[in-house]
Amino acid sequence: MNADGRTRLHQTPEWAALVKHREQLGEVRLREMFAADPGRGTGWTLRVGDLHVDYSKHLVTDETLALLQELAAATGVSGLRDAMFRGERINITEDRAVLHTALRAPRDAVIEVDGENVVPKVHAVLDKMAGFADRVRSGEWTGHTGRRIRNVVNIGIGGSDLGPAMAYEALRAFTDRSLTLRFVSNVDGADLHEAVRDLDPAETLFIIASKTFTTIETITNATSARSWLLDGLGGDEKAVAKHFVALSTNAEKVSGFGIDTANMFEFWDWVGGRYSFDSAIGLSLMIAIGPDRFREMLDGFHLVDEHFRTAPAESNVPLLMGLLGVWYGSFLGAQSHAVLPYSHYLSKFTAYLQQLDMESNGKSVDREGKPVQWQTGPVVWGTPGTNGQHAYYQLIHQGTKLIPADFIGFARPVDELSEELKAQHDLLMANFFAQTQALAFGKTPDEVRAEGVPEELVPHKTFRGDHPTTTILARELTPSVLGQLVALYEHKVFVQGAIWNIDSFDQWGVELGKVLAKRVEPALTEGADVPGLDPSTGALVAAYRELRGRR
Ligand SMILES: O=P(O)(O)OC[C@H]1O[C@](O)(CO)[C@@H](O)[C@@H]1O
Repeated sequence: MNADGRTRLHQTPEWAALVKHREQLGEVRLREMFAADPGRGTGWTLRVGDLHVDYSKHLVTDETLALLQELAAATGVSGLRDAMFRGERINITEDRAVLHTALRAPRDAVIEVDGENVVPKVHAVLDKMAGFADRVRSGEWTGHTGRRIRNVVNIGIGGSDLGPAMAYEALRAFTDRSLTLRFVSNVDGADLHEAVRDLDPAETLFIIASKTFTTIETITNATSARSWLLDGLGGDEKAVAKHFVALSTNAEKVSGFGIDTANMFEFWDWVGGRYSFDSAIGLSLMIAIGPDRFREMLDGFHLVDEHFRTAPAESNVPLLMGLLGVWYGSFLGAQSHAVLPYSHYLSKFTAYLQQLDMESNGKSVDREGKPVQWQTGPVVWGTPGTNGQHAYYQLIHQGTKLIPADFIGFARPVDELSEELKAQHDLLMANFFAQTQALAFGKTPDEVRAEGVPEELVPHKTFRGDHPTTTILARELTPSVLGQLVALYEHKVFVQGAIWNIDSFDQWGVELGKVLAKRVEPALTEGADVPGLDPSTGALVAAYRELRGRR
């Protein structure tokens, strides 16, 4: 019990029941569970939209799931969810509503923030984006010299980069192949250099994406991009208006930078950075895939929003995925969670989820500001599956760590592949299924012996199994399916934050480094004294100056 009379999470009877259940359950053997319930493979699956979700290979029983559902009920997950959808200020430390779900609501929906229906504003910006995207795609929008735009460079970082960059890769097969899209995020000058070195400034549009328009990496890169453009076009400042647009909530800073606010696409403080690529932040993506495909993606998001909002607890997929993560992290000691897409197009999906999940749930005080006494968000990691198989899967199969994993795969390759390349898809997916099978059921010592393996090698060739996985399978990776997948993970993260009683929508943990970087920079450039610099960092700064040829 807190001083304020609230029972804390780890003191609730529902938590205690799970701790006890964990002890009583002992070792969970998936082979035994499937033997006892052969229907598990077909019965333990759910459907949301186009996503077929199999959770049969998890280290849980019916009782585990029931107890987890009781924990969700006791911690008020559905109440917080409804408050989010209603536009209440559930981001308590920033006193903001959390309404990314309004970004994909249909035109006739009504969602109020402080008594104002925000849906018309959302659609007005989407319409403005669509008008602009069409003009760029058709060639009607030209650069300063009258040439058609052929290159689009998005400059942004974190949520203003990862979402559109990931979705552009994911939906490449739906993009206008005559346009080149690049994404610049790193303040390392090499990033911008490599992005523009083969581009013609007369044909290049820069999209400066920053919610706050104060992020130092983005503003620095945007300033350098402006110099590159003006150098290439003879220095006429008027060129900026035709080659720079901004995506932001901060009109004042945008115009202070020199971008006409007529060329600004707005969003609002109730859209978190890592939840923003379906807002104006998606403009580069919309230019690449066109407004209609973008709308299909938003409809995919909305479909899962509605599922999360209305589906009963037992068949609510984001709720279930969130609960399974709580089980592994808080009760079985898992520290990380792998997301392994078997699709080259999803090569940036896990990197995108890292921000979504780790910036949201990487917290160690609860909503009341008290230190948590339970594990919160996992380390999220992974790369496309077959590549991972030849790198780190060894550790998942035979290492000492418990690593729950999500396997994401598709039944059909994209249409534009040649017949020969399409035929490779079955091999890709054979690996997909084989891995989850091997992870779950392993290979017993007797099975190894039966292959004639010498006794001394048997332990080395034995696979314990019982590595839990969720399999998410869809027909093909379309804009709608991508929207569904992202919304699924957004709400999974929400569920976990709600149970752990943390604010999943702030990110104070990134502030300190930003402040210190500003303080340290003059020491690197001018050798200025940094008040309070610790001895270790001070010595490193001195070594840097020497190596850089500055004394
Ligand atoms: O869009 P902005 O304001 O430039 O911020 C970029 C990113 O920086 C952060 O604030 C911190 O990394 C993220 O939450 C955000 O997505």
